[in-house]
Amino acid sequence: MLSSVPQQRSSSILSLPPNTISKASLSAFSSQLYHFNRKLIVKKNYQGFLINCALAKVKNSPSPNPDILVKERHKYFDEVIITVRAGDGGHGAILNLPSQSGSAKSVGIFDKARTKKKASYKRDFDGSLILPLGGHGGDVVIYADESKDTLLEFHKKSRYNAKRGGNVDAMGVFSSQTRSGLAAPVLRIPVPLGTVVKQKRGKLLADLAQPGDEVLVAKGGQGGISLLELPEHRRNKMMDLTTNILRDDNDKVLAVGQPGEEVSLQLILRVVADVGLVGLPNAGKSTLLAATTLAKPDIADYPFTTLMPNLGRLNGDPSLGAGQFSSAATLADLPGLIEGAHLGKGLGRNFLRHLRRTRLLVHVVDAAAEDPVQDYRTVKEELRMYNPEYLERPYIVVLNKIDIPEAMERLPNLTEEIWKIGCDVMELQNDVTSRREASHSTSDGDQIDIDSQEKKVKTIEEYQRPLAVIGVSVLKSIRINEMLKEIRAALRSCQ
Ligand SMILES: Nc1nc2c(ncn2[C@@H]2O[C@H](COP(=O)(O)OP(=O)(O)OP(=O)(O)O)[C@@H](O)[C@H]2O)c(=O)[nH]1
Repeated sequence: MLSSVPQQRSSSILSLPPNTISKASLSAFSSQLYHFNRKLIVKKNYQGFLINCALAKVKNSPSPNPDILVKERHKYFDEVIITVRAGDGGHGAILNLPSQSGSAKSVGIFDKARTKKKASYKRDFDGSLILPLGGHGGDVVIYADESKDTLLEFHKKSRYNAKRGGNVDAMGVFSSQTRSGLAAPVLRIPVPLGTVVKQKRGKLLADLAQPGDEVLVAKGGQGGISLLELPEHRRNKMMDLTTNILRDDNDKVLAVGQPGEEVSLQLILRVVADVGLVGLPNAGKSTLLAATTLAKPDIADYPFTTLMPNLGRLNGDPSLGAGQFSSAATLADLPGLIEGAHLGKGLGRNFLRHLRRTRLLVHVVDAAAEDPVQDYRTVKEELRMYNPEYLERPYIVVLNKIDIPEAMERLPNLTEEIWKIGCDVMELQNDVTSRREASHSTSDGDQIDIDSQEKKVKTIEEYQRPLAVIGVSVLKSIRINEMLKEIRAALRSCQ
């Protein structure tokens, strides 16, 4: 009976009389549905079981082969191409002077009235009549908005059009009441802080790193101008007074509003965060973020739950409204690195660049893993291969999951071993200074040699040691406050 349920349409509810199914068959069926990426919701009511096969979406189960994940669609969540089009200018109008309407052909009192009307027209400094213009088309501006975290919405909607300017609203007769067309509003598109805006395969337009940063990406079209249409015999006389006279039919094109600019843009998000959490998949980075901030990242016991950097703010408080964003520090949980991430394996490479704008790195290591020290080395090595500058950044090491007895037992040894990897900053500086001194006493040729020696690839042992190594359990809230204290202290030291 149960096997027929998958053929039910979405949102179908199946009622079964009591005692027709066992708990075991339900759980087997539920796991079957999981493979269909659907969740089974079972409620028991007085008539029996109510099975709601409402096709609630569940988290995609991961592929066991990390290589396959290289082709994950989500990999490009932080990069998107959009097309924006500014609004066209509104049209001007071809206007007649009131005398052309034929209503006042007589002389005397009407002529006087006409003369009065003429005098009330607005004129430019050179005496020519100011005729109404079509409204300016809406510009398109992209701006950094603190409340935005991802570029995902641009994957759903990739085309943005600003409104066109209003036309000159005139019934063919020019009067002092004739108004210009309304300018269209600027289309403002919010993006997360840290978004780089580039022309598609073109130059960099802006790096929107600070709140309030903005860039005009497409200019709205100019509104068309209005022209006066006059009979031949009046034209020459009027042309001495104003330039806005229709000379021949070719001039009519001037009344048409200009088209707005259309551009294709590449938006690239580089997370701006004070602290970057790095570590192998499953180390507990998302759990740490959830335990210390108000962020609600996806957490599961399979790798690559995190498909995009999650941001959390220390001291964040939703009740503070916009104030929640002005917290002491922002933490970014970056998707797990794996060996070969710098070559594009796993989800790594795309995310490694997000570390660029962090001040402090927090290495999260699963202390209950088979070889935590090797895991730590792998991550350091990946960082070094991608950008050695990342290893020069201050960092602390969090040995996580010490609620597991095995991890707790190993903690002292692990801490010691982690401390051993790297050297003191003083040692490093002395080394560089002594090399520089040596270079002064030698010829230019030697100088080049020593410079290249300095540039020679350093091993991870040659970079500085962590500022702190601390054992915690972010899941069971063991020593979280101590860890936060270390993070804050480290942040202060690298302000
Ligand atoms: N026992 C124990 N389990 C933990 C602890 N912290 C995290 N976990 C578990 O470890 C698993 C992975 O945690 P995540 O926070 O998703 O790990 P992650 O490093 O963000 O993983 P990716 O998203 O793959 O990068 C989950 O099942 C967590 O419940 C801890 O302190 N103790």
